Amino acid sequence: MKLFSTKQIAEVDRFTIENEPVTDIDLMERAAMQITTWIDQRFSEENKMVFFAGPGNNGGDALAVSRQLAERGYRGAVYLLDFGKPLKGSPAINWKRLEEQGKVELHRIQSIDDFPETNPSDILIDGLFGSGLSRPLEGLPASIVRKINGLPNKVIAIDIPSGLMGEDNSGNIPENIVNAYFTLTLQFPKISFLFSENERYTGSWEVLPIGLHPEGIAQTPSKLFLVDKKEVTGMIPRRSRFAHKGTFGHALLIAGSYGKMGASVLASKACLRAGTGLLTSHVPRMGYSIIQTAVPEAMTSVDPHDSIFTEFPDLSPFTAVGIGPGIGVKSNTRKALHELLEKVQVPIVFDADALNILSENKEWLKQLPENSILTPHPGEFRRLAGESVNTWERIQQQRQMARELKVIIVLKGAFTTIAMPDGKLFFNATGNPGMATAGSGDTLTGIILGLLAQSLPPQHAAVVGVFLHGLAGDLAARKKSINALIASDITEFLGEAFLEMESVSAF
Ligand SMILES: NC(=O)C1=CN([C@@H]2O[C@H](COP(=O)(O)OP(=O)(O)OC[C@H]3O[C@@H](n4cnc5c(N)ncnc54)[C@H](OP(=O)(O)O)[C@@H]3O)[C@@H](O)[C@H]2O)[C@@H](O)CC1
Ligand SMILES: Nc1ncnc2c1ncn2[C@@H]1O[C@H](COP(=O)(O)OP(=O)(O)O)[C@@H](O)[C@H]1O
Ligand SMILES: [K+]
Repeated sequence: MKLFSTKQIAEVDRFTIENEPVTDIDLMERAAMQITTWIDQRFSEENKMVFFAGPGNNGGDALAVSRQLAERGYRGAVYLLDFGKPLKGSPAINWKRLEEQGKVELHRIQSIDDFPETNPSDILIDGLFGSGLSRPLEGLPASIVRKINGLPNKVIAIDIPSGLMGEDNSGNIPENIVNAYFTLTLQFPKISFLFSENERYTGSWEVLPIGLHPEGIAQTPSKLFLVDKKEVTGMIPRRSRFAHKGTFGHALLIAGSYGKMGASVLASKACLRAGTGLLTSHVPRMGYSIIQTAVPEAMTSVDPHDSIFTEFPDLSPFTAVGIGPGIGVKSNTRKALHELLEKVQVPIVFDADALNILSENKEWLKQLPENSILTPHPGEFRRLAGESVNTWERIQQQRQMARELKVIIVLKGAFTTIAMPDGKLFFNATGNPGMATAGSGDTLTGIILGLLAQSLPPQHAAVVGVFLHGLAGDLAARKKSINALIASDITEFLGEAFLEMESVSAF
């Protein structure tokens, strides 16, 4: 699914109005009805609804919702931000409709002294500013926002918490942004909602469809996407009835060292569960019996060194290589990694210590084979790409690096972002905080490697791998709880994740 900037959303709004066709006021009524229904399903008439309406269409939405809720028996009060200019267009029509209805108290805020007294049980609805915000809030609107944030009441934001920009908030004023309990956003998630630092403003959020025109959506270009299940399903290869294990490739995993053999075990199991035909796990000598016992399905290649990786096997049998979890950064390991960089001809995924070694030898980055997959967490990414002030800036760094090096960068987090060499960026929404646990990154490396080995194009392997990893984590959390989730659970539930994708041929 495409993600749009707030400017682009306004274009799709306009396209819908012209081509559906639907009048501006009817589209607003439709949006408002979605919000009204959502609120009515979760609250009762005992809660008074207190609306803060701004001068634009976001305020117009608030006015329409207040009227619709009043029709359903809710008590309501509207506080209109009044800069001394008359309302125009649909907001003006909605103000008039409220006056005619006569069920909602109507007030104006011309100075902060007009800010209302509220009861803690009142629900505050924030319709001050939405996607038309053009600069950080200051003056009267900022004072209203600070007052709202100082109250104990639940705040529901319409479309966007007022004061928050849809994309880049680098120059914004944090205390002048509404801290919502819940945000009801129209048709598309806004890009800034996907950044961890903005959760304090959005609270939980939900997308409410308002029927924007599919053609308008299709013809508005975007390089940003939210990974969706249907697309992922189409990327998972179906297995022929006549398949044999040679059909699904042979993965080489280089992981583990003394004290970190768990990384090898976790990644190996995940790789096998992702469907590789064959797996060879390359481990230091001391790891031999560990891996043979823990993962009998894997073949083992034994390093001449007792406790670290120093030499990789003949690469000719392998269809994909994964390297990094738990290998450490000792000098022999660094040398072997560099040699691998020069020799490898098949798709490859770099994780953890492999990335740390690359960070210390940045000139090697230019040698990365085209379409290599790098899977840093934010700390590893910082070491690779340098500091950034916020997520927006970090994803610009990520996109630029992916373009320059012609590689795929999977930046892990709550909404993992996947940057492609052509500038596209995918946000993944599966996964949960239970996955913030030791070794869950190792399972992701294993899954991506398993998919690469089966000849999924690297861009697909990255997207499918990240989506399935998160989905398996979500399914595991339902059975095991978010708190008790451990990395092996993710692998254990990978099968259920595949089943949910309904992609394996039931021939
Ligand atoms: N279009 C549609 O069909 C649909 C739209 N919908 C709804 O409309 C919302 C977008 O509406 P919108 O474009 O009118 O913008 P909105 O956020 O209300 O504010 C703009 C006003 O604020 C002003 N302003 C801006 N920044 C400011 C600041 N820092 N401080 C002070 N003033 C500031 C700005 O003035 P200016 O920048 O010109 O000075 C202008 O007057 C969207 O979020 C959704 O809720 C839905 O109903 C579905 C259909
Ligand atoms: N709050 C969260 N929501 C969704 N996914 C998460 C969350 N926290 C962590 N994850 C996922 O868990 C994995 C953690 O990887 P990583 O930090 O490398 O862990 P480790 O180094 O312990 O293996 C990543 O895939 C990340 O996207
Ligand atoms: K708002």
